[in-house]
Amino acid sequence: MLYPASHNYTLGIDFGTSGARAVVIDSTGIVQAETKISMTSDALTQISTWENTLFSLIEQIPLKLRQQINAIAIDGTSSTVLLCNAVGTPVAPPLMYNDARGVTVLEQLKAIAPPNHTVLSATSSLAKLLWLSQQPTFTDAQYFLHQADWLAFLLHGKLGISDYHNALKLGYDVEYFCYPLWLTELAIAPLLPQVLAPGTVVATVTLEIATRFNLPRDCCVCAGTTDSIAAFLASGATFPGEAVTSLGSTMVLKLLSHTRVENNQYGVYSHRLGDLWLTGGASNTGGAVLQQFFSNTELQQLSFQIDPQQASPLDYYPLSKPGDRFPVNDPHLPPRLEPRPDNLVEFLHGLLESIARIEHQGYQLLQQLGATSLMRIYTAGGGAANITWTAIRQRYFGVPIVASKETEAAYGTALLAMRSINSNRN
Ligand SMILES: Nc1ncnc2c1ncn2[C@@H]1O[C@H](COP(=O)(O)OP(=O)(O)O)[C@@H](O)[C@H]1O
Ligand SMILES: O=C(CO)[C@H](O)[C@H](O)COP(=O)(O)O
Repeated sequence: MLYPASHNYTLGIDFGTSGARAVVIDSTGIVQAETKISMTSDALTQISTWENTLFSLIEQIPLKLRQQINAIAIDGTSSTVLLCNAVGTPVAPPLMYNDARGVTVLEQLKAIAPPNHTVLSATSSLAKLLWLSQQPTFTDAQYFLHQADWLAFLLHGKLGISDYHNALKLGYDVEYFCYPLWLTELAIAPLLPQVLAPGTVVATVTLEIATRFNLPRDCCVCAGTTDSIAAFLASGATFPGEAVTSLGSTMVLKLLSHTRVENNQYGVYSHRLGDLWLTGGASNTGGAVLQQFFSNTELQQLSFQIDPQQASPLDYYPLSKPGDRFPVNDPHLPPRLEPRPDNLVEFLHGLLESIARIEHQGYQLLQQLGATSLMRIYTAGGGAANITWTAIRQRYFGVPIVASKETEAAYGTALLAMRSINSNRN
């Protein structure tokens, strides 16, 4: 394959839990353009929305930049998956990252996968595939893909390709770079995607895409990653012991570690990042619960009235609906939002305090399980801008909490593609 030498810009696209963003960077990593489309959680479950959003994000990039894009990579929410037919048309609506219908196949899965495996969760990609395989629409299915895989297919036209970040919760073995035997022996095995290292060049954009969006004909599409790993890549964290908390709709913890840690009882798993491990877990607590009660303006105004040095006595487990994945892996865990004070400042204080407590519990757990000791926490996501919350969180941690250098996951995905193109050129 020829790698585009003369184009200066790289495009990263992020499909998160509340919308999608695109970031164009130059060869030194400076942001040249950003586009954003917010979506309701209902719209995010519509496959037509995914396609329209992807194309609108690209269309909104200034033409002058678009004509010089050398590579594109896409990240999506981890474990958001779909089945499609031989030409890539979805055969059923996608299952979102937090869809727990796989709970009905968990017992079956336990008989297949080794004990304590990451796939043994109601929301894992493999639980979803197994559940889908028992639905009537399955007969038309040829490929099982993650959100990022399918969106990239719209650009490069190749089906059945994923990356080892997205494929972790499908059961892909990131230590030995293969699907384990217990998985390849299953009847669903023919649907499993081929797995590449994140950032690997898959193909150039199709002629149709290049023409429609005025992209260079040799613009490459690279294998993607997940939204929280993209946020980690954007943060500037590089050393073992550095961590990123993504305070978006959900709260995702990622601690860079020399050692790999796995414990499915607590929803702890490790992604591969080069020669290191990105240990962590994803909780359903986070900004989505705050949004149930407050607008973003209220969050700002009420937060300023909280004294972050005083601990709130309220002990909540904030969830929008029953079920969490980490640090309590229980698809039935009930939300705990009582007692609810009349005073909104006190209520918000209790919520922010409780989420900070869950974050602290999460990092404690990772270290107890053997991850490299925590040295510094970068913060990404909508909650990162809340300085009151940072001060509350700081009370729990003896290490500095700093804002990520770049908070957009799309920026991390652009970096992933840029590094891949650069290493291919050298
Ligand atoms: N000032 C704030 N304090 C705390 N949380 C906030 C604040 N502003 C926005 N948020 C939360 O940030 C979330 C959106 O963050 P974002 O990173 O855009 O989300 P996503 O994970 O969906 O991509 C919302 O759920 C919202 O509740
Ligand atoms: O909660 C999420 C949705 O925003 C995250 O995508 C997620 O589950 C984190 O997964 P991973 O560690 O595989 O990136």
